Amino acid sequence: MEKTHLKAGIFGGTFNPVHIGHLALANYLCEYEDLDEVWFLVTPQNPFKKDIRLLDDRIRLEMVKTAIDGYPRFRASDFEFSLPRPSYTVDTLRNLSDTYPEREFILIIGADNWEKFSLWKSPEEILRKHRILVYPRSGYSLHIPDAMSKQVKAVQTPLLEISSTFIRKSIAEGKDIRYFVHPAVYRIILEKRLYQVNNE
Ligand SMILES: Nc1ncnc2c1ncn2[C@@H]1O[C@H](COP(=O)(O)OP(=O)(O)OP(=O)(O)O)[C@@H](O)[C@H]1O
Ligand SMILES: O=C(O)c1ccc[n+]([C@@H]2O[C@H](COP(=O)([O-])O)[C@@H](O)[C@H]2O)c1
Repeated sequence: MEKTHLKAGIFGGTFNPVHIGHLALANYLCEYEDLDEVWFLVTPQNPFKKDIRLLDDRIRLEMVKTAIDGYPRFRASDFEFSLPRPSYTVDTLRNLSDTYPEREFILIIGADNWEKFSLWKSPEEILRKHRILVYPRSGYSLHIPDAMSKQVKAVQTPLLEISSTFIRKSIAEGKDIRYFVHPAVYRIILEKRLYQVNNE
């Protein structure tokens, strides 16, 4: 009998901090795109953002963990913490597939990242081995070449255009952003006095 793999969506990001745009997107994909799980993979260092000063990995992970608590199909993952930096997705996917052979890992990326996908490390290997779901972001076109249409699917997710950059900037300006993040994340931001100074 053929083995059925669990379909796990990989949603990588710096999540500095995780916000309701991320959560609503992952929630939508679980419910409407037939994913069994979505893994929030907290990235220690995006290869395209090497110079950016980030909040500690553990605190970003803690915020993701607390935000997703209670929705059984979400997982917070520190898998990239023990891999070399910067975090190349092709290496992460290779390691994930070796470690969890019972899962099919499906990459979830936004149209912003899709535009630059050809510049990622070994994009052809990712395309050969994994399906990709690309969701729209405002200001970015979402074109899937015909030759990729078997592996790559454009999904029509609702757009909630909030960014972590906007949240960090707003906090540094003394604005109240409580409804842009999960209440538990808001509590951590207050308790630890995060993002009081905007380092971008
Ligand atoms: N509002 C949103 N809705 C859906 N996806 C989003 C949203 N904001 C970011 N993403 C996507 O989530 C992934 C991880 O995002 P990331 O942690 O970089 O968040 P961000 O808000 O874009 O952060 P920053 O402003 O710090 O660059 C990226 O692939 C990005 O496209
Ligand atoms: O592998 C690459 O070459 C590569 C280049 C740019 C971004 N990524 C990954 O894309 C994900 C989204 O990044 P970000 O910064 O937009 O949240 C994150 O997991 C990054 O590690 C990966």
